[in-house]
Amino acid sequence: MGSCSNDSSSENDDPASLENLDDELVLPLKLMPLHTNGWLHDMKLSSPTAVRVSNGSSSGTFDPIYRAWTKKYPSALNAFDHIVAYGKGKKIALFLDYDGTLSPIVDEPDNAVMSDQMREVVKNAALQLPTAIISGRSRDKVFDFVKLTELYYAGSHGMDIMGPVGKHDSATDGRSSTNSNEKQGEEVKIFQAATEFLPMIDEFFRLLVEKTKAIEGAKVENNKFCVSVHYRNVAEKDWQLVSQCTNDVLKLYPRLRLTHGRKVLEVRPVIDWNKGKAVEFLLDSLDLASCKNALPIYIGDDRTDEDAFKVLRDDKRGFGILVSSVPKDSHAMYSLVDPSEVMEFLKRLVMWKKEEASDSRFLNSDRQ
Ligand SMILES: O=P(O)(O)OC[C@H]1O[C@H](O[C@H]2O[C@H](CO)[C@@H](O)[C@H](O)[C@H]2O)[C@H](O)[C@@H](O)[C@@H]1O
Repeated sequence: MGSCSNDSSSENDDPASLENLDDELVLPLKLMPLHTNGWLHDMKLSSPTAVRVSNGSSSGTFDPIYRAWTKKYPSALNAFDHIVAYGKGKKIALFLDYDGTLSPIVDEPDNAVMSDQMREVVKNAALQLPTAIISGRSRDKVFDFVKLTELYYAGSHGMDIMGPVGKHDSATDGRSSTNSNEKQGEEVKIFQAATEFLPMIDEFFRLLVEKTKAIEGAKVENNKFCVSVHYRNVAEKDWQLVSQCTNDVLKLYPRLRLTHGRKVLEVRPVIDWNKGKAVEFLLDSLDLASCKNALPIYIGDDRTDEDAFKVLRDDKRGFGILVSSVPKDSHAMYSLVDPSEVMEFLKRLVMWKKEEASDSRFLNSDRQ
C-alpha cells in the first residue's frame, strides 16, 4: 500500500491537503514519553492521576499545563471545522478504540460497559461512515460490549479482523484470509494474523494465571491472540512482583513479547502486526487506501493506538485523535479529554455528514 505523502496525486497547494499541516509546533513541556526505561517505571507512568482539565462539562479546559499541551494537540472539538474540511467530497473512515475511548476506564475490566447513549451515537456514525472498532480485547468480547452489527471489528490489537470483502489483499503481508457470513446479511472477511500462536497463548495464559494467583488484585485476561496482565487493583508495593512473574513466564516463550497499556501489561506474538497494520488492512479492504478519496480518522487513548496514529501521521493520510485528560507525547494530531468528548465529536461528525449528503443531493437536483 503506497504512502499518501508519496502519492503523485497529492496537491500541495490545496489548503485542505494534509501535506500542508503544520506539525512543527514546539511544546515547552516535559511530557510523559512514549517509551521509558524499565518496566516498573513504565508501570508507574501507565495511568497517572489525571490533572483536572475540565469543569465537569467537556467545554472548559482550565489547567494551564493541559492548555499548553493542546497547542500541540488541539482539541478535535475546537478544530472540528478544520478536520472536516479535509473530508469534504471524500469518504471518511472511522476507527475507534474501545476501552478509555468508547467506555470510561473502570477498575474491573469485565464491567467496562458502553452506555446506551454512546451505542446509539456509534450506530448512527456507522450508518453514515464505514466504522471499525480496533481493540486489545478479543473480538468476541468487544462485540459483546458493543453489540452493533453495523460495524467492523478488529480484536487482539488488530490480530483478529472481521472486515469487508474488498478487492485487494495487499495489506495482509502474504497471510491468508477467509470469507464468512458473521455480519448479518453481509459477507465479511476474517483475517487472523497470528493463528499459529493460539496454543502458545493459551499455554502462556494458564501458566501466568497459576503464577500470579497469590498476588492480590492481579488479573490475567485471555484476549485470544494476546494476554492482558492487569495490575490496576494490585497494591503498588506488589507491582514489581506482577512484572517479575510476567517476565519469568515470558522467558519460556521467546516468540512472545511484552508491551504496556493503562495499568496493564500486554503479551502478544512477536509478529509485525499491530493496530496500524489493521487500519491499513481495513482501508485496503474498503477500497479507501488512497488519500484522494478517503480521510481516515482514528480515535484512541492508549499506547497501542500509537501504531495507528503513526501510520496516519507518517503517510499524511488522515487524523489521529488522542483521548487523554493528561498531557502526554503522541503521534496523534488532535486530542479529546474523555469518552464524553468522543461522543460529542461523533455526534457532530454524523450531523456534518448528513448535511454534506443533503447539500450534494440539492446541488445535483439543481443541475438537472
Ligand atoms: O484497545 P482497547 O480497547 O483500549 O483495550 C485495551 C485494554 O483494555 C482493557 O483494559 C483497560 O480497561 C479496563 C476497563 O476500563 C481497565 O480496568 C484496565 O486497567 C485498562 O488497562 C482490557 O481489559 C484489556 O484486555 C485491553 O487490552
